[in-house]
Amino acid sequence: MTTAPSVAVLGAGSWGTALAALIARHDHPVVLWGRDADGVAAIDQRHENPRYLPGIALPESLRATTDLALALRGAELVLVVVPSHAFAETLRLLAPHRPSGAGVAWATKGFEPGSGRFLHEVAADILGEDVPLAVVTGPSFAKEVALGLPTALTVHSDDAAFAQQVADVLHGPAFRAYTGNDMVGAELGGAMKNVLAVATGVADGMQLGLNARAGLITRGLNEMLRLSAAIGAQPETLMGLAGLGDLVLTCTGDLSRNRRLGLALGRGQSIADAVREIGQVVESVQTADEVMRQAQRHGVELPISRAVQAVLHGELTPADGLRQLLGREQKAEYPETLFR
Ligand SMILES: NC(=O)C1=CN([C@@H]2O[C@H](COP(=O)(O)OP(=O)(O)OC[C@H]3O[C@@H](n4cnc5c(N)ncnc54)[C@H](OP(=O)(O)O)[C@@H]3O)[C@@H](O)[C@H]2O)C=CC1
Ligand SMILES: O=C(CO)COP(=O)(O)O
Repeated sequence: MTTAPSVAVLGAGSWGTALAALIARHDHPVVLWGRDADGVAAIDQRHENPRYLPGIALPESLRATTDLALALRGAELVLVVVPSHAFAETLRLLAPHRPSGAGVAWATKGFEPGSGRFLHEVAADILGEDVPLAVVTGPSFAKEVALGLPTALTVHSDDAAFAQQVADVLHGPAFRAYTGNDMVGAELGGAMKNVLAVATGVADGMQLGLNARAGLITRGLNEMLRLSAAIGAQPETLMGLAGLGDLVLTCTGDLSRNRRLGLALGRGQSIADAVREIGQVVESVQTADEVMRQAQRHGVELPISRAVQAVLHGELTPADGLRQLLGREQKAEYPETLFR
């Protein structure tokens, strides 16, 4: 009989806490590491994360600590769930304490800010090529996972055995974990949907109607497919949970922080006020620049993502961004072949 692997989850925000709780409910030994002593104490002793998941009961078996070495002691699997701006820093902290043999997965969405590197490139650079790596992504609001509501996501890795190990830990009665081998496509989908969610949020904030929302989601998917084809990802990944699935969730669900940023901008609020009110990480603010950096590198035009970037930088008002998109030339829906 195999024993349940011990898991260290790094990052005690909404998603790290929800995933650690899920894993604990599946009877795996799990320790959650966070940097905020009060938040960690509340999780460890009161079984609640009052700042990020208020009012949701966490399993009593879930342990939390601010001591990274302690969290990683004996871990057979590490799951990193910090925002993308803290990803490299967290990997550098974890590297000296990682038990040999423990693979590293992450549920962070975005690129390395500034360099635009994919997170698997950052991880391989810091941890070395021999450490098994995996990305966990898909349509999954932390609050719903913490409440035990049904969810499906996907785990992509170049190492099929490691993808399976991560999926086995996550998979359970109300949680379906699929596997795949396309880390680039999985990371691209998770990053781009955050930018596209701002666009649909802006449209909804301006009360442009349901047709506009559906048009933006579909043309947003087209942007994902075109950039992923240029980068060499598998189109199926973008048509699946990591792409379309997460795009639909984030563009339509008001639990999305990126959509809520767009809604606020569309209603005329400033970015600074909106981000302050949301009070949690809003990845699109940095990811829009990195998506456009990738697009330029690969010579791909992404009008919706570019408009979001311009609005986030205050170069265009939401109304001007919309006018620019509507004023584009008429053309074929698929001028180039993507699927053959
Ligand atoms: N929430 C969700 O539904 C989902 C989120 N994700 C992704 O997961 C990632 C994490 O997001 P999420 O948990 O939602 O974010 P939250 O805003 O809920 O929490 C962020 C957490 O990261 C911590 N943190 C910030 N900077 C650092 C740092 N330098 N070192 C260590 N910890 C740090 C914060 O600590 P402190 O409180 O001390 O600032 C906090 O615990 C993002 O990339 C997001 O896109 C993916 C799927 C679903
Ligand atoms: O990634 C998410 C759902 O899959 C969460 O989206 P937000 O970061 O926009 O809240």
